[in-house]
Amino acid sequence: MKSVMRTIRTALIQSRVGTNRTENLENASKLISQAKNSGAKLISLPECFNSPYGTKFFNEYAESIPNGPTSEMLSKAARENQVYLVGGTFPEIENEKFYNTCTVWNPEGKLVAKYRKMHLFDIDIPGGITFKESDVLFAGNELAIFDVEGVKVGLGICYDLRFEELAKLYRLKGVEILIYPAAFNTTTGPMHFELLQRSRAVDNQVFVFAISPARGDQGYIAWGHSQITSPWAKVIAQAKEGEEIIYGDIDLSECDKVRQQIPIFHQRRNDIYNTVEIGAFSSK
Ligand SMILES: NC(=O)CCC(=O)C(=O)O
Repeated sequence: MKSVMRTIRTALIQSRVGTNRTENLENASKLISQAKNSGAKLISLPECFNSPYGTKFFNEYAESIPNGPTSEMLSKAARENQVYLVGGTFPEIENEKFYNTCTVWNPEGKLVAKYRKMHLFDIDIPGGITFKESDVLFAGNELAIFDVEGVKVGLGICYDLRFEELAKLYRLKGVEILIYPAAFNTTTGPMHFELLQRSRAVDNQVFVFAISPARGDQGYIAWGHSQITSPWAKVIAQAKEGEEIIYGDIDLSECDKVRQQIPIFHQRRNDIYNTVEIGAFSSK
């Protein structure tokens, strides 16, 4: 079967994040326009792009969605630049509960998807990093998929990258791009960040984008290294540590090709190891 070329120019914005919310929003807004002026149609921001990342900050920076300064900036930026905008994440408050939430805005500025981090980042590595999101946050329970010109895009957030089952559920629902706003750290990042993205890409034959904040020098130190990975697990673009925008011209026909050439989704022995209840989902 001949596959038809389907391309999207994407930009991942590895923005610098400080303690001043207004400055964080203005900086993100400026970088979104810059990415649009370079031709990007699908633009993504990092995890916790409006505040420093840390349990002590979630309460102070939390906003309700869509009525808050961060949602308003994202909606306006998507509309004025005529782009699909994955608004990184920011702390959300609803009914006195906090979530780490990703919002997506279409070129009319409408909210088209909302995803709450499903696997909270609770780890303890002596001499490395200890973090417990569940001290403050509640976990989300729902997948979120949106459409960019006929292409299905699924959302996860950072620690969610470690959970193959979530990515597989998205693939079984027809997703071709997985986007993870993600603030990995300097203990796990060097060994795991690229590896996990390439793993999710090759396991599920999808593009994977992961978007980190730029590395700061105080509090939680983000690893940086935002990345675009192809369904062949090829690293198409990778940032360094500082503020940077990376671009990729994504050809979705690569998903078609690899799925035809290596048809693992038809060869899986679900009679022996059905790790995901596929009967409930339609497979592409
Ligand atoms: N923000 C996060 O969820 C960090 C995840 C992380 O660093 C990891 O090692 O996993």
